[in-house]
Amino acid sequence: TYGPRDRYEAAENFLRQCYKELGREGDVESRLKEVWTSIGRQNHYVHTTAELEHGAKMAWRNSNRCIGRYFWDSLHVLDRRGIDTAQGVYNALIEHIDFATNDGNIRPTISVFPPAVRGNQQVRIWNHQLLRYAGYETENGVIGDPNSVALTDYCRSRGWSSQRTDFDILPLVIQVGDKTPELFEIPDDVVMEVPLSHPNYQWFSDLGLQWYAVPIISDMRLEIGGLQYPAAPFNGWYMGTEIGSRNFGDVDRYDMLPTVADQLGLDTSTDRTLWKDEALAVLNQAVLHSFEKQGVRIVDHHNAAEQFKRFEQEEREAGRKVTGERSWLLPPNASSTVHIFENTYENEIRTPNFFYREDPPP
Ligand code: HEM
Ligand SMILES: N/C(=N/c1cccc(CO[C@@H]2CCNC2)c1)c1cccs1
Repeated sequence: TYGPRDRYEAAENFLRQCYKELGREGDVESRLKEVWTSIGRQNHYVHTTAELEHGAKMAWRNSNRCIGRYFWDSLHVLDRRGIDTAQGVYNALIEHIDFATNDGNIRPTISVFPPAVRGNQQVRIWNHQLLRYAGYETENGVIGDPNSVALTDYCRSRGWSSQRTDFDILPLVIQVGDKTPELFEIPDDVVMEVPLSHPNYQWFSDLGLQWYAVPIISDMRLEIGGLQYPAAPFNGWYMGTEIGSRNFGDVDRYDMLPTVADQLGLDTSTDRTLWKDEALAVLNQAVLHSFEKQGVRIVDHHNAAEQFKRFEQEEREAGRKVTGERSWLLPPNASSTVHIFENTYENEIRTPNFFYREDPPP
């Protein structure tokens, strides 16, 4: 926790950099006096709209694990600091999903709910992502997404019922203060999903695979200038490998490689035939083809790496060191085919930034 002096220091560091980047250095001294007084009185201060918006963009720019940072300055910031009821948060989250989806022309967006203030009730969203599929443990294995089994069990313990398919969208679980979390279904008409097909293999669509269009991370904490925002869901668009290689390729997720390899007629008796590598490529081709066919924005890992290279150049031109976590920046397959493979990056953690929240889900 922060005492007044180091909270002021965090605020001062942020405000000086923020106002400099916004070309408003003339305003910063008077702003710092206000903030000093506020922290002296209440050990807290309130961000202006401009500070919140630029702070959120800086947090994205400082996200060392993110390959998508080239677009950091185009983030849409929805200021939801006036909302502190579960129903109000639900309404704002539906607006976020709709605004961000934008009929497939996805808009990178963040909704910022009230900051953590001692003595105030905190808003907390228990979902990892606003849109995610449920997971059901059965004696014959898992139906749906194994990563969602814990939250699905919790929702079922709260009376949530579902069709128990591989693709049931979970309800939103919203907690205010220490009250019992409230569950809210997401209306079908705001959830855009993409059925997967392959340009060359007609059998691929018979696998019945689909994925939601917009990834919206809702379990990270946004820190700006010493203030914590425990509920600040943010979305971009997908990089194809996230769905093709990880969500469908991982053994402890949808584990589709053996099925795809069998349909391709590959020899899966030994890894040496590289059947996994071949099946991964086909899965990734299907994801990119299907999203593009439906007009939903997505980036392939080669193009994403090219954009990241431009981000590196722009940051150097801005006089800022590029920080990154190489193992996360590298795509999970074909990574030696992107420039990141030849580079190393300093993993210095700067703020503003996004952090994992400490508290465990229910
Ligand atoms: C615009 C398109 C974007 C793309 C293609 C993209 C791509 C990615 C990818 C592939 C990862 C690694 C995820 C994983 O391996 O599970 C990642 C991580 C991350 N991205 Fe981005 N991103 C985008 C936008 C954003 C935005 C808008 C934000 C926040 C405002 C953001 C913040 C982050 C953070 C904080 C992480 C690390 C998450 C963790 O530590 O678990 N990204 N991004
Ligand atoms: N494309 C994306 N991918 C991710 C970005 C951040 C996190 C994640 C999921 O992270 C999980 C935890 C570790 N891997 C899976 C995915 C985005 C989501 C929200 C904005 S961009």
